[in-house]
Amino acid sequence: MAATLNLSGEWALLVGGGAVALRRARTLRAAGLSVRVVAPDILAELAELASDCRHRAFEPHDLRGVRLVVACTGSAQVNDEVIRLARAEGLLANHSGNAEAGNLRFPAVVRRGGLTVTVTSDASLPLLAQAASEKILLALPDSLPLGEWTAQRDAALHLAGAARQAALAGLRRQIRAHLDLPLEAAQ
Ligand SMILES: C[C@@]1(CC(=O)O)c2cc3[nH]c(cc4nc(cc5[nH]c(cc(n2)[C@H]1CCC(=O)O)[C@@](C)(CC(=O)O)[C@@H]5CCC(=O)O)C(CC(=O)O)=C4CCC(=O)O)c(CCC(=O)O)c3CC(=O)O
Ligand SMILES: NC(=O)C1=CN([C@@H]2O[C@H](COP(=O)(O)OP(=O)(O)OC[C@H]3O[C@@H](n4cnc5c(N)ncnc54)[C@H](O)[C@@H]3O)[C@@H](O)[C@H]2O)C=CC1
Repeated sequence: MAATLNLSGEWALLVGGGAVALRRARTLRAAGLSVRVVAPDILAELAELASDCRHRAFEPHDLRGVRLVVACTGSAQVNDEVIRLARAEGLLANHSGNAEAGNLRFPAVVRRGGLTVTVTSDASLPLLAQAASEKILLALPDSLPLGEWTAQRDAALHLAGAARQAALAGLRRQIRAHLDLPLEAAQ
């Protein structure tokens, strides 16, 4: 299921301190989470992003107080065990080496001007997801009059009944025309 999570203010645990952990730390920090890292070797850049660094192997009590866990060590056995414990605690859990083991996956993400494009290949080909997200961004117009459109939407939502429907239909037509789409959505 694709969804957007609001976990701002929560803690995340990264088990592993390499390149994948660094990528996840950036994503999690940008979403407002505090990050705890546990690993014998932690990249310096990652340590800077973390609020709590534990320079040793994972121990089960590292899970205390966190809402989300990423298992991204170089050891499949350690990752499996972290995910098993995290899921038993009802936490959101991402297994970097075996998507099926966790209950959370990370898509490819690109952002521009108020839009976030996320693409998943359902974990089958991350490089395709990454390339497709860039392609979708390129297919969008350079500038979108977002302020104008949201103002029109706000005005429409203050109307009732047929007037509201007509105002929203007009806005829908404008947006679709701006994106070079046919005026009616394909079924
Ligand atoms: C399930 C998922 C993870 C999740 O949810 O955690 C996953 C899983 C795995 N990735 C693997 C490999 C690589 N992944 C990348 C890159 C990215 N991987 C990303 C997402 C996801 N990767 C999720 C599914 C997304 C979807 O649905 O399509 C991107 C899009 C977003 C991000 O990671 O932020 C990011 C773009 C980077 C960017 O934007 O910069 C590269 C290239 C590189 O590193 O440069 C390689 C090496 C090349 C190759 O092997 O393809 C392996 C094998 C590991 C092993 O060898 O053991 C697994 C394990 C498996 O396949 O199960
Ligand atoms: N999801 C994705 O996009 C990708 C996932 N992967 C997966 O992620 C894993 C990690 O990849 P990298 O970051 O490149 O690996 P890496 O080798 O750079 O880092 C491994 C980290 O695990 C730590 N570690 C080892 N044993 C540990 C333990 N018992 N407890 C805590 N930490 C421990 C090490 O200290 C090191 O910091 C890979 O093994 C692979 O399965 C790899 C590439 C992309």
